[in-house]
Amino acid sequence: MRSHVSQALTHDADQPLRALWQRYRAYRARFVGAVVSSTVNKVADVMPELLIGAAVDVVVRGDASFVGEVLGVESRYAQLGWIAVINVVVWIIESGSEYVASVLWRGLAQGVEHDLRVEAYDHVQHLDLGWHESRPAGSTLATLNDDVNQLERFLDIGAPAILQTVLNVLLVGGVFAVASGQLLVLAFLPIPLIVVGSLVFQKRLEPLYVKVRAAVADLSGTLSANLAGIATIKSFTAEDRERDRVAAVSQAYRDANTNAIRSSAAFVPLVRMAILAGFTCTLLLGGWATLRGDLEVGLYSVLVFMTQRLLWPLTDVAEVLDLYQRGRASAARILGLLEEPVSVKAGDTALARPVSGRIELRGVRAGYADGPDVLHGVDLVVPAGETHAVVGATGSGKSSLLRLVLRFDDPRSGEVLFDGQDVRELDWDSLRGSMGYVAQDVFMFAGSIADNIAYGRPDATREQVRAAAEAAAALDFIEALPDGLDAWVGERGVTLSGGQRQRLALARALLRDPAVLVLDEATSAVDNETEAAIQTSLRQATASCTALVVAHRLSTVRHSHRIWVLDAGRVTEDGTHDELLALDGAYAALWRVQTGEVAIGA
Ligand SMILES: Nc1ncnc2c1ncn2[C@@H]1O[C@H](COP(=O)(O)OP(=O)(O)OP(=O)(O)O)[C@@H](O)[C@H]1O
Repeated sequence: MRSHVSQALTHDADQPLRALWQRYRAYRARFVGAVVSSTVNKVADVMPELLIGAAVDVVVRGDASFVGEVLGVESRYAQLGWIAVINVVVWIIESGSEYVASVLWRGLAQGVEHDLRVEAYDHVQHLDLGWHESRPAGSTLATLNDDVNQLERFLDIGAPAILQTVLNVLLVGGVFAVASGQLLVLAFLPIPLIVVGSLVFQKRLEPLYVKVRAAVADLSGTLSANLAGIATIKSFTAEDRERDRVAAVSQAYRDANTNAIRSSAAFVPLVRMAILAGFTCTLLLGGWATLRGDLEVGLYSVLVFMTQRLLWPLTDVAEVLDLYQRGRASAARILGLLEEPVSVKAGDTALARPVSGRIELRGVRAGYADGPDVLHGVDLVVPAGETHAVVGATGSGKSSLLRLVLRFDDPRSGEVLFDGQDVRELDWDSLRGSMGYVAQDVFMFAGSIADNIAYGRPDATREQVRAAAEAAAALDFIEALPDGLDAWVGERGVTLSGGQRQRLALARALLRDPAVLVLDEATSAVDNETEAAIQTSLRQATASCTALVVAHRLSTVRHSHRIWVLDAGRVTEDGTHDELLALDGAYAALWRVQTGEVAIGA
């Protein structure tokens, strides 16, 4: 069993970034490395200002200069030479640490981005089918894509910027503290204002960014649904209507962003006013103190530069705050996704091999979400090796029944048994691994036809793939394609007809040589002649396995060992084709209609 599915929830909704910190312990060493190199970089970055002050000090005070005293060098030329050498060394350290810090921060951001995306995707693919059906795929895509990217941006740009700002305040504060206590207070006066302002803005911004992320998900969901339904849009000439609908969702996203930007942008002027106050204080009061002879000229010049260095970067606080809030909202969404519970979890019992393939439903009641029951106490047995069919009117619950056999859903009551074991106790390999399933909507992956057929058995030989294609009556059309088995399907590949896709899906299921074949309208889209060919092959293929077949076309299933007739979620008749005709019930009526239609059409 996969660990994170069952792991206890650690996410504190209010602290998504802290939750990430706890989740990704493996990155802590790299984080510490990044912090250390950023710190070295910041120290080296502040040094040139101090050196400028020292140089001014040398020129103004000569022998009594700070550098002269510390180094014990008398000549002003030599003192300036030393300052230049130190400056070069500092510059080299600054550049080197900048490089290391940037590589480490980016590596950290990319690493977390990658791990989080893969982990979230893996979790998503284990979530119940019902969960996927209840929300637009585009919204999940937005979280896996946009939200993960947003978080990466915060880790790459926002986190180092926060660290730089804090270090800046500490280092410059240290210099001021040594130079002049009074100026320290004055230059730092704006900082509490900025901190309080930041907190207020953060509170205001948080809900705004939650709205932005929700709007992105909405937009993504609408776009992907529309692209999937493009043929329907065109056929109903609904392009204008859909453009307006997308425009409305996009406008909602724009509005959400505008609100957030308006609030975060209002922060910048506030910070600037505070900065102006601090800078003016240092400029005037420091200058007066220097004129009075209370402050060295060199130190005064250092303090003026330092005030600039301290305060101007604070204008970026708004941007950093913005990144931080966006990052938090995204992290919350990703963690929320990771914490979606999986209710259909694999059991840990493995079936003894070879699996015989007996299927039994006992008193099965089932339905979707909070909706009414769609199956009302179904009892059904498919002995190992037999082929059984489920027929009935549309909406009678046939596909829902197959979903329970594959355990896409669990019944509300009753049980589904496979080889005598409750399917809830079986591991996926024993249950789904024993089944070859052809769904109503056939899905083809981007890849060659051979890749698609071999999807459930990637190690199959070329010959096995050909044999499966032949058994599914697909080989003729495949060989007629320019590249045959190597023809590309899926995105930007050859477009297959519905019947061709169904045959590939059938070949894919047969290649697994499953103990049970589960076919949901697997041949509904092929013509009668092809269907007859498939039936002949299928009879051979199912001679050695169990098969559960759903079909509307009764000719498809007339040779089944047993046919189960479903009516509004209940089994109303069952027996062989001949028995059911003799019973003269719903099946017989349906048969007459269908054979009559054939007679009319002929
Ligand atoms: N994913 C789902 N979520 C909610 N309700 C569903 C879902 N799938 C099916 N249903 C409902 O369950 C009932 C049975 O549907 P089901 O697809 O099992 O019928 P069916 O006999 O296979 O129909 P058809 O022959 O048209 O494929 C229907 O009322 C349908 O609306």
